[in-house]
Amino acid sequence: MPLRDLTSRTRAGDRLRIDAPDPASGDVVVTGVSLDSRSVVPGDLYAALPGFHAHGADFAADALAAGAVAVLTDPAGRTRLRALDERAPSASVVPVLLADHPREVLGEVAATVYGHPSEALTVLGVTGTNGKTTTAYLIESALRARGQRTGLIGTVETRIGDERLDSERTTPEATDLHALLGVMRERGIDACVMEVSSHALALHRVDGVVYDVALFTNLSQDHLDFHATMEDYFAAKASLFTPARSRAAVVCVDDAWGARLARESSVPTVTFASAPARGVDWVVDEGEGGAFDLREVAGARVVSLVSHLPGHFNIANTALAALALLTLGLDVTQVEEALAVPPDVPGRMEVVAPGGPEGPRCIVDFAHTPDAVDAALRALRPSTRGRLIAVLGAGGDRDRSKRPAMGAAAARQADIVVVTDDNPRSEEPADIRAAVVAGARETVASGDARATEIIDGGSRSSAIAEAVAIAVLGAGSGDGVDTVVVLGKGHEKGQEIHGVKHPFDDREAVRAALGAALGAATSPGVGS
Ligand SMILES: CC(=O)N[C@H]1[C@@H](OP(=O)(O)OP(=O)(O)OC[C@H]2O[C@@H](n3ccc(=O)[nH]c3=O)[C@H](O)[C@@H]2O)O[C@H](CO)[C@@H](O)[C@@H]1O[C@H](C)C(=O)N[C@@H](C)C(=O)N[C@H](CCC(=O)O)C(=O)O
Ligand SMILES: Nc1ncnc2c1ncn2[C@@H]1O[C@H](COP(=O)(O)OP(=O)(O)OP(=O)(O)O)[C@@H](O)[C@H]1O
Ligand SMILES: N[C@H](CCC[C@H](N)C(=O)O)C(=O)O
Ligand SMILES: [Mg+2]
Repeated sequence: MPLRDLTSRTRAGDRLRIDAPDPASGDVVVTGVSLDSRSVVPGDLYAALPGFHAHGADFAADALAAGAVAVLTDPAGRTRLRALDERAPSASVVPVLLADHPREVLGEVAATVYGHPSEALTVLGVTGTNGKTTTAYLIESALRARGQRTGLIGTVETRIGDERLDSERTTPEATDLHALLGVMRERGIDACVMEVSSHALALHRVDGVVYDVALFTNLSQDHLDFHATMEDYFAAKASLFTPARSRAAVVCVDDAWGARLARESSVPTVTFASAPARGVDWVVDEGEGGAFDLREVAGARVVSLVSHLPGHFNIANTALAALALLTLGLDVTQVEEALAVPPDVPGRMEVVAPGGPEGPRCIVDFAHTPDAVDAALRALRPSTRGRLIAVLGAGGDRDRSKRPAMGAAAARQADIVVVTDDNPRSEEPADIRAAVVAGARETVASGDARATEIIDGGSRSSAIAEAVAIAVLGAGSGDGVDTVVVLGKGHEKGQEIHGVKHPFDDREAVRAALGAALGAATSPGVGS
């Protein structure tokens, strides 16, 4: 169900009234807020925002026809509305609220219309380049294990108790966010865990929410199409760690950005590091098989935990979740018990085939930054007896500079790299693949790589088929079963090529490829 179909039914939105321009009519009662004319329902305030491509005021006629009762816009929008008045005089009867930068007031306006629902819930916000989804699921699963009614807002899905909706983006616009929190409040949700993207912080999508706990995972290259520099990207993330946006924070200081954030945070902040480091509050002592202790440096507390997901980085994600729960007031035993329940995180290190005598191990993961590609492949190396075969591409219409760096990271860590399409969006797929291949080949040529073979595998289904076939054919000839890891799309159910979204699921593609390759390998006549 589209989000707006659900949120437009909330009774929460009745808190804002505007004195009507025509004194003969009653107050204008605003019952909802929308910034997209296509999702306006009667009673909405339509936020006509200046965008990167268009001005929302150009769609005001549609919004009014759909029942918008007021408009929020900027001076340029008002000029456009006046032009509209001349063409459609009915437009002049709705009140127009003016702000120089309407996005900056929209969060507060939406919070007001829906009655500040975030104040009725415990709200946690996770930010960072990688690990937001995983950490949010860990916390949500732990709170549910404690018997709480939970909400989840993030890349994969939006959940209100047991109801699931597809997410349109990682962090919804303020209009949808406050409406969603209003629905959660109506349904008796206790706590909502959400991902807070840097786009959301820069575009004021979470204004009007003060998080009980803000969490930081890490920062590395991504989104340099949207943020001019890494410094700007950091500043967007850092704005979450201020009293206007959060009451307390947990920060992983494994990278220098985290250490800096901990110094600059202006809310009470707990820090941890995966290895002993100066001045941290908690430190990780790693054991065997994902078990680890989280030890308080200046105190006596020790939290004994297991990371249910592979990879050193998932120990960091689990530690972050544990410290957020402690910050919420749970005691050590409660945290240990709540995080002992294995979470179900779709498309993150998801095992599609476990590997064994019957075929290769196949894994689907959402790594789509250089750092995540590196981390995901490193995580799989110790448990890979044969070759580590990576399938990856890079998204179109997004940060171009990360493409060669992703290829380089794959070439450093994998034995065979099969480059393919991710979501090319409006770009030419072969051009994106060429940039990834170039980064990989350059790294091989420099001697700074492990991969001996870099293949341009073409379309995603043929690249997956090729990688799986290599692993199936190689079975028995090397040191053991190969691992095929398909990176970049994780839980995604579609692939956008030349602007058209086609159904595509890496997990299904892997199963199909395995079926075909194993069938071919066992059918009579093969190899004869
Ligand atoms: C860069 C960015 O975030 N852009 C967002 C921005 O788009 P824009 O300014 O280009 O919008 P525009 O096309 O110029 O339109 C101007 C206004 O007219 C409105 N409009 C437009 C057409 C129409 O028929 N009717 C109408 O009302 C639009 O809703 C908009 O408010 O405002 C739009 C309205 O809400 C957003 O949909 C859009 O997100 C786009 C789709 C997007 O792809 N965002 C991505 C990059 C994003 O936010 N990603 C992060 C993920 C990060 C992570 O996980 O690491 C996320 O949080 O999902
Ligand atoms: N703490 C971490 N450090 C480095 N890499 C990580 C970490 N956690 C997860 N990853 C890698 O990054 C990928 C994406 O993880 P996840 O979906 O949890 O991140 P995210 O921050 O929500 O990403 P997005 O911004 O795209 O929604 C994983 O599939 C994994 O390969
Ligand atoms: N939240 C991420 C998703 C990227 C997923 C990847 N499959 C791609 O299309 O680039 C982003 O907006 O950058
Ligand atoms: Mg995410």
